[in-house]
Amino acid sequence: MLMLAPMEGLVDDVMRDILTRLGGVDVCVTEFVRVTSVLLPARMFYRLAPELRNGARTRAGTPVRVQLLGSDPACVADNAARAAELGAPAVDINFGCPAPTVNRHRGGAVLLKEPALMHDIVAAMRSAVPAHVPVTAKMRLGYEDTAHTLECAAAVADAGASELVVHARTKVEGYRPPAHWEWLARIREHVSLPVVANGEVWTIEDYRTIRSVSGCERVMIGRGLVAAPDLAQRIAAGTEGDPMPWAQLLPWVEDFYTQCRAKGEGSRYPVARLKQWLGQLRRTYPEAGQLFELLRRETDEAVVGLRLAGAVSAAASG
Ligand SMILES: Cc1cc2nc3c(=O)[nH]c(=O)nc-3n(C[C@H](O)[C@H](O)[C@H](O)COP(=O)(O)O)c2cc1C
Repeated sequence: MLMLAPMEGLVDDVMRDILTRLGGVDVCVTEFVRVTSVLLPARMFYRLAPELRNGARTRAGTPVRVQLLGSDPACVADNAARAAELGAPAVDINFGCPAPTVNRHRGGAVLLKEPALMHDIVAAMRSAVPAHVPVTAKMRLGYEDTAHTLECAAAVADAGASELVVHARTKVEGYRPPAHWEWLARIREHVSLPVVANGEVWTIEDYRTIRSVSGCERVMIGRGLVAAPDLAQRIAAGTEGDPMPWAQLLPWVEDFYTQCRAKGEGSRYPVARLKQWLGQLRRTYPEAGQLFELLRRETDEAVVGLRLAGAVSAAASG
């Protein structure tokens, strides 16, 4: 099973639509819905998970789980119940976000210092959400170090979670390579629930290695899929070989831009999103870097659209 990672500000419904239509993704998770002290109105869930209006599936039919971030067990539980009511096929809790503002409010990775609270949050979610809807969690190895890693994983498991995604790094390690895949095996051996391996999978080779090192059947990929959008499809097809050619990918980039424009969030928004994705695609495609340079100073939504269309037809004609 291959999961597309939740990534705030990067993997929204448009990116999920594109990546799941390209194929090979079995499950998506939304960006986190921040829970503080109130039961959020439905519109807050629909904003981050518009797929809830479509049976909680992307256009390609891939299920979309809703992720929550918060620290008050009763409040997280109420909002988890609401997410389930709105059709979320599973509700996930974020124990990994390193953002200082989030951590200051006792959310995300800072909770890895409080395994008993992690347990209470998951247990409260489990009792609030109907039995047929899985409650899942996503954690890092720890905050500063790995002293409590196994304790945290056990807390989540004992509270009744159905699955645990582990991003194999501590909070203080941020996103710096390497990820410690060997830790995933230790966690998997320590708890009885399925563990999903996550962190630093960029290629088919990485995918194979993380599975063999961790012993995990399930893998979650974030930046690697954004940078090489057909990676999941190639993994699913079991084919060797290079990423899809740039000329083949470009129409998808244009589709992405068109969908971002249609969101009606102002003219700067689609331009910023396009540049953001091109920035990630540079890792795989030098052509993305060239297009990024061409658009770098451009802020006009329509002009960017025309330049992009020009690049698509130039690439198509070889
Ligand atoms: C820009 C960005 C935003 C992220 N937002 C979230 C989030 O909302 N919830 C979450 O659980 N993890 C979030 N993460 C962590 C990813 O889900 C994932 O664990 C991490 O990127 C490691 O996987 P990767 O190496 O495959 O990218 C985010 C990561 C990045 C880079």
